[in-house]
Amino acid sequence: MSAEQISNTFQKAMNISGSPNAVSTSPTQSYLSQYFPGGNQQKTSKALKPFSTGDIKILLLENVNLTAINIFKNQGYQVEFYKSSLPEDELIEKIKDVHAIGIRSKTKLTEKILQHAKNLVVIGCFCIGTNQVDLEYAAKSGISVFNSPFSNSRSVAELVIAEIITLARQLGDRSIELHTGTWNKVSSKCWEIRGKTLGIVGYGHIGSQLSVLAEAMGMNVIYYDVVMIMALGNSKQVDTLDELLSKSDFVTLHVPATSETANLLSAPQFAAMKDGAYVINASRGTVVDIAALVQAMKSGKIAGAALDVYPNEPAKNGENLFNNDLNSWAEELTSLRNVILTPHIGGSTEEAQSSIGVEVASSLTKYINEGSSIGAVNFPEVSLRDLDLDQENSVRVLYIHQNVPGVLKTVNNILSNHNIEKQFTDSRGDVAYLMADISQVDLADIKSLYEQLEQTPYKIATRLLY
Ligand SMILES: NC(=O)C1=CN([C@@H]2O[C@H](COP(=O)(O)OP(=O)(O)OC[C@H]3O[C@@H](n4cnc5c(N)ncnc54)[C@H](O)[C@@H]3O)[C@@H](O)[C@H]2O)C=CC1
Ligand SMILES: O=C(O)CCC(=O)C(=O)O
Repeated sequence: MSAEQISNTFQKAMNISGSPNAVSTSPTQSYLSQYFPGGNQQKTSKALKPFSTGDIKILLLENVNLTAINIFKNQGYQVEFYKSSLPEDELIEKIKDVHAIGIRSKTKLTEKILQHAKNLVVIGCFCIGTNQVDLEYAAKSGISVFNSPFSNSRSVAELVIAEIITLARQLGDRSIELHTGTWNKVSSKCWEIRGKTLGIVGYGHIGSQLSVLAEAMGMNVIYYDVVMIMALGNSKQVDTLDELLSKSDFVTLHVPATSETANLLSAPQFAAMKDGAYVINASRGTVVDIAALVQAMKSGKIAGAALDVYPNEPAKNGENLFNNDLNSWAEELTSLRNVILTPHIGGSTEEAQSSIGVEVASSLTKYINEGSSIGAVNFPEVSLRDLDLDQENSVRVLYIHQNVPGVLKTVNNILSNHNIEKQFTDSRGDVAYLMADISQVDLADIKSLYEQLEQTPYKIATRLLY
């Protein structure tokens, strides 16, 4: 897909005009204009460049979409791209000198790996989940992390709708049978989904989108969430997980991987479900105790399951990778009837991936070039309005520090020989982030400013853009 086609797709999706004279205040419109030259909006702000211009190196793993590669290349960054994730030792070597890394769900960025990332400024998760990154360690090291909070939500919701019907009609089994020559025309224990109850655990972006689709198919929807959330359509929030389990014909999970959601469905929860109910998990592999699910299916309590995610997943595509060496119950699970197993493809559609590519690459570029951390998942969210084109002797100071008293006094003392045009600071936990635009700065001053800021106590990282 060309940049122009993607731009058009976005304009359609956002319902904005692509005509040459159109005026839009949509952020999507403005970032598209910035990254795809020839767009319809004049950019009048000054383009900022990182302190060491032209040296930005980006490592992209796990087949991150071409839309992202194009955005980075248009910026002049050096891009190294891999289709799969990398083994730990290779990743440690590669991460040593890059400024940004783009991953999806497979690459684990642990403290051990991040310790080697001496130049890393920003991590882009080209997906929703961020549990694969040690977010706290990253923040304490001055590395901000961005994700794509909803670009693949619809794709997951549509997959789940397909799975509900597939399970209710035992389509997986019928298809496997016919592929091996067996004609098995049966209606016993095959159901319509109309009038059945769907229980959604986690009513966020995906859960709520699914709710609307399921009601359109004639299902009754109930949901359980740890926070009160407005019900869409005729759906109803229930007070406890047990209530949801006891009332649902289909239970589907859309919660993040946290310590609270680990084994959220295990033997007691399967026992609390209706006889012959179905289980769907497209959230994270840790959320369902799969060994317990296998037992519940063997006993006939659970009539079918669709799983897209697993506690351990192969790092790359290939044959014979899903086996007992990876997960001890793999062979028992694959031998069961009416079990749909997919290789973590909930968000794997052309639409979702190209949209995620634009969204996350844009966040990373904005953070690298302008310092804006709006949308970061582990970091104080700070931004300043653009510098004007005529502000020639201005420098943008980006200063990440430990959140302790007295730091601003020290920093402003260092900046005090210049005019502070604007300044904004915020903190999140132990980490604080200050952005300031200062004017009347000679090029010769930049190095000295940088060195003084670097020498301050409580400093985590300093960048100067000009
Ligand atoms: N299979 C795939 O390819 C994909 C999987 N995912 C997974 O789906 C998860 C959910 O995605 P979104 O809907 O976008 O997240 P979201 O953050 O919009 O919604 C999650 C909801 O779960 C609720 N929640 C958290 N802990 C809970 C608990 N213990 N019990 C009940 N509710 C709880 C939250 O309050 C929130 O409303 C992601 O965290 C990700 O792990 C996301 C995209 C693709
Ligand atoms: O598509 C991927 O690689 C991961 C999708 C996912 O699980 C997410 O967005 O959290």
